[in-house]
Amino acid sequence: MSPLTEQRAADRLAAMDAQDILVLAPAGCGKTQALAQRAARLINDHAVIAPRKILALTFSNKARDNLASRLTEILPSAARTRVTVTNFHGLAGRLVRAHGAVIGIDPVQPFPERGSHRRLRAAAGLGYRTAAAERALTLAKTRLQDDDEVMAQLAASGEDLAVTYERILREAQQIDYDDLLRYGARLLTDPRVARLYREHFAVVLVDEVQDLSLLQLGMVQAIGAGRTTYAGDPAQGIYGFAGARPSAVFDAIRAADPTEVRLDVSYRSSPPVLQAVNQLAAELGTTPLHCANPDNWGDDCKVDLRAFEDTAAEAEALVAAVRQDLADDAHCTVGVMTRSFRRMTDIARALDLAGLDYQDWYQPTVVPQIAELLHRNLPEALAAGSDRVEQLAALERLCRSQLPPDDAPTLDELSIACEALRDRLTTSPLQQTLAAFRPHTTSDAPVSPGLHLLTGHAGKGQEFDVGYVIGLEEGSIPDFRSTQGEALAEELRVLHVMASRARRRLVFTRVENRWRTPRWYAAEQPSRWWHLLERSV
Ligand SMILES: Nc1ncnc2c1ncn2[C@@H]1O[C@H](COP(=O)(O)OP(=O)(O)OP(=O)(O)O)[C@@H](O)[C@H]1O
Repeated sequence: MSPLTEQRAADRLAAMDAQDILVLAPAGCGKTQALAQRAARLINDHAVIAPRKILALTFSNKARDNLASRLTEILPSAARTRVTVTNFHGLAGRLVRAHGAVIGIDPVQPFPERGSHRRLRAAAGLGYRTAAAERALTLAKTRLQDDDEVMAQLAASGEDLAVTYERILREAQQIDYDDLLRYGARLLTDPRVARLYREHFAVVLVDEVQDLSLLQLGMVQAIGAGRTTYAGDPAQGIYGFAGARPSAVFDAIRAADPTEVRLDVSYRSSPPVLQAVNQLAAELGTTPLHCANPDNWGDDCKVDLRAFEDTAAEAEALVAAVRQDLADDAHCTVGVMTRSFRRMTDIARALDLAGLDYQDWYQPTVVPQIAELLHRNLPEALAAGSDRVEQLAALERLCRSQLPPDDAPTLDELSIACEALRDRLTTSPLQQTLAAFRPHTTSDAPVSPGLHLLTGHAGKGQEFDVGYVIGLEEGSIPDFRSTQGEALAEELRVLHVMASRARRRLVFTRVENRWRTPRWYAAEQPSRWWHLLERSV
């Protein structure tokens, strides 16, 4: 089928009947927007009998919030709250709670909790340099296998740490996020369960399909085959390490002969930013982007590359630059992005010393609903326990009992908040720790005005007026563990994702030297992609 390539493709997409549609577009060309517009159009034209008949699926919590916020802008409020917007873990949680018994899974078993997983992983010896074991776990758990088959595959892999982790996990009677997805996907292979969901949802919308595993795609197809709109960009596939299979996923979608819609102008970024993004796109072998409204951007739009003596000098300059950004426009959104959070340490410290407020996307955040729940239950929890650990356990128990058991995303937010409280309990009592928590902005607004610190992976689908991409040194970008083959190609895509978050201005930094340990100060090589970017300035 020939792709629709004209400018108004997005409008045509919104109006199409229920059918499989594949929207392909580079960063910032309006894929998420197009999905939200399609949902609005289906509701307004009564093409679906009720908003709840639309299932909008995304990859991460932030991607879910992003799509929810677009729906908020477009849909009348009554309809917006009834469109089912969830991520794959949310969908799997719902399936397990409702139908787990069908495949012999305990539907009331505890949902995955980040905090306890971190401890179980550490107990098994999984950590920073155990990529092969992680890979074995991902491979075993992103297939339609039961628990015995997973264990057998792990044993056959020869990765002892993976086997140990799995054993410890099961002894603790826990499941992890990959298990939850696997259970959800297995449930949808049951014709009775699949039929229920197919009848419940008339249309499925999926964002960021390049990050899907084949298991996740199978879930989508079980529910929405023949009436799914997929949106994605192969050049932004950065979750290969977590089981995503972009080319296999796109092949499988195309096998169903969807109508292809291509969007090729950027509504997000200024011409100078696009020039830098296009340098990376050329290296990736993808088509260059054009700016939708090149004359609408002011003279302050530009790209800078800056090299510093060391990370302290870099942090000092960054603090000054961000201060200026926020002084120029108090409503501006500033994203400081790194490949890994370790590279952000000096910057976070300098911001703290300078008293500059920021949202650290690495730190668990407390969404308003969870903050309210915790505060409401605090007096009872304080009375229930004799020390802070017991009090926190009581608090978590009380809050959990007041949330719907199948609301996996909110239960997850609660786990994140409780884990953050647990981390800080050694330094202050529970009530003081909770009082010091900065509430997150509403979950409908993933990026609020001000400064944000995040990794490229967390930045997926988001945008900032000003973007700083920090750490263009070999070893940081690309990461020292990913220097060849597909892993290296994925590193370039991560850089491309970070650069393409910026709207008006974009700054890349690198340092000449870095403290590798408290005593080892060593020279750094510029990232292999630094010179490429220099050409765009
Ligand atoms: N047709 C349009 N007219 C004006 N602005 C638009 C249009 N489509 C999208 N936008 C704006 O452009 C920006 C990028 O859109 P969107 O996030 O939907 O792109 P995307 O293709 O999903 O990006 P990414 O691949 O990075 O997730 C947003 O600020 C959005 O509001």
